[in-house]
Amino acid sequence: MSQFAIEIEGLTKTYAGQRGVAPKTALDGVDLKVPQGSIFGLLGPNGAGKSTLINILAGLVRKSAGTVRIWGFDQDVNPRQSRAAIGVMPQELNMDPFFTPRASLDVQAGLYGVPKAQRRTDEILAMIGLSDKADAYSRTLSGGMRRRLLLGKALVHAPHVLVLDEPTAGVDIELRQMLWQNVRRLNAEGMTIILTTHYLEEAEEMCDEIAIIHQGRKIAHDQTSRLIGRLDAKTLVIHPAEAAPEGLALPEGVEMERRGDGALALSYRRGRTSAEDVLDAVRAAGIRIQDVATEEPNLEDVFLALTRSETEAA
Ligand SMILES: Nc1ncnc2c1ncn2[C@@H]1O[C@H](COP(=O)(O)OP(=O)(O)OP(=O)(O)O)[C@@H](O)[C@H]1O
Repeated sequence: MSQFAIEIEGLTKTYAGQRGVAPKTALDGVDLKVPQGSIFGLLGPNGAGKSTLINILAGLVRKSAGTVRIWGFDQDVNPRQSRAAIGVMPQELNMDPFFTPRASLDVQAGLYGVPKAQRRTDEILAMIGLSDKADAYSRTLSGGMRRRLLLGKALVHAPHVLVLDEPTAGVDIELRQMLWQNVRRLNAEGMTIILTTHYLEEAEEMCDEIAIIHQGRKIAHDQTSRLIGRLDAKTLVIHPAEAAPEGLALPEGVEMERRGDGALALSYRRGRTSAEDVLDAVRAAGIRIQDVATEEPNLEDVFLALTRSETEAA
């Protein structure tokens, strides 16, 4: 057994064109390895190909080329085992309105061939906080409850890998916290988690590794901290004791922004300039420094920098 929960090689998906619409290559030769036991973030702008990748993992979309191994099982060679190894919480909320949460979980377990004696329906209902709604019709559930039920459905067959497709899009803080608590717990119990999110802060906080997909190609994949460290931009925020004069002579490559509160935000590349040089320039301009703080780049900065440079290269 390899140490990877998911191994993808050369994954390509071209959606067939329809009358008047050209074929669309949504994934273009993507290689990706997701370590077992990790929380792995899949990021990318709208239309990057994330849902396509997830739907291929879930067996909902047929790939055009490439190989996909889930928990060591090749999708083409061992389709049943590879499907059993993964559970997917989809984005959309459509579900049978006449099923109760208990029935939904039971039907789903049946689809995965989980024997009745091994079903953990009550345990899952408790985990997703729907025990008291177990026998209510799904159509009477709130949006947040439906989302929790989708998480429950993804878990009925105790998969090794759980995929969450934008689980927190448009949900309130309470549900978000509940989801992440569950994700952390499942991960602590050994489940590998793959998630897509538009909230970069969330990815930064949750994920061990992150891959960025842009226009169907993987443009970055690294440990979260290394990905952030890759952008060597740094900002010194200086609060002057008195209003700072105009026209500061700054070392080459240093950019200054005056903030609303009178602070000077000086951005520079760590590889080119030192904090000492920046501070020297400020002192040389006769500015007395009352306070100074540093700002590190966050994942959003990295993401923008990477997708921007890719677009420029194209
Ligand atoms: N069934 C389909 N037929 C044709 N084109 C499709 C189909 N599904 C997706 N696409 C196209 O493939 C590309 C990738 O879409 P995909 O939904 O995978 O992106 P995404 O990264 O999940 O975006 P989002 O963040 O908006 O969900 C887009 O250009 C989209 O229009």
